[in-house]
Amino acid sequence: ESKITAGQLKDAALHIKEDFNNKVKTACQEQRTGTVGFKISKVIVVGDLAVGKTCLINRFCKDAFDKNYKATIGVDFEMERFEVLGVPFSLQLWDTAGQERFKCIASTYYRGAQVVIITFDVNDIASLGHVRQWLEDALKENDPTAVQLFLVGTKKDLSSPAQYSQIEQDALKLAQEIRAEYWAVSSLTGENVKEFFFRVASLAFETNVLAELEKSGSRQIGGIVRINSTSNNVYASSKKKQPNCCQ
Ligand SMILES: Nc1nc2c(ncn2[C@@H]2O[C@H](COP(=O)(O)OP(=O)(O)OP(=O)(O)O)[C@@H](O)[C@H]2O)c(=O)[nH]1
Ligand SMILES: [Mg+2]
Repeated sequence: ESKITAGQLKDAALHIKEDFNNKVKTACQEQRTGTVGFKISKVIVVGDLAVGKTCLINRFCKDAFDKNYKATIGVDFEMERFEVLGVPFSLQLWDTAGQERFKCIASTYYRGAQVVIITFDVNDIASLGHVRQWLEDALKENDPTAVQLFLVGTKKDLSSPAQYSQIEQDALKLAQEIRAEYWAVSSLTGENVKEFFFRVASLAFETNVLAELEKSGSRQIGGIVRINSTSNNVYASSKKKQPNCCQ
């Protein structure tokens, strides 16, 4: 289980937001997060074959790295439990196959994703070129306005700073166009892997809390109604005082 506090999000928030939404922080402090703590958010990881989707998930979930390539057949998934601002939160990480012949099976698992992570290899410009196709396939099965998008460049350890900064330009431009948050990682060294998944968990959590607050409107949700022995005689008969509308 990974614990995420407000300070930690700040470290990982390289791109868009600096810290958790104030409404969300307050709701967590006041334990008004409704059912968020009991829900599991679905995350799908897509991208070309052998770009490193499985390695990325394994580095985060198992802190392991395998240099041998074993193609994912269809899909795999891992559950990861977090605690965000003191509230339990779970991600279900779906690792899909990049190989063309498994795409058909894999795509049947795209539905219901809250987060879509599109991966490419920073050493392979062609894999970046295929990102839009992966996006289109993933969004066919989901509500495009509701999905949170990440563009992730993998195998950063294999590129020189000069090579990397060249592809980074294109990646950042594309990320902006498709409205994705961009990250570059290495599953071999572990660079940015934990930070990236903390970011995913935090943003998914935040979105869910905000949705929950919106849904409930002014209604108090998740607030605790305390019953203790002095507040009332809970064992006394409730029949004594029948409401009488005529008096
Ligand atoms: N140097 C380096 N190699 C990596 C990294 N990530 C993955 N690899 C290697 O790239 C190959 C493919 O990695 P996978 O994670 O299996 O790729 P995948 O995207 O899951 O492939 P499919 O399941 O076929 O779609 C393996 O040989 C990995 O060891 C990385 O960060 N650095
Ligand atoms: Mg795989």
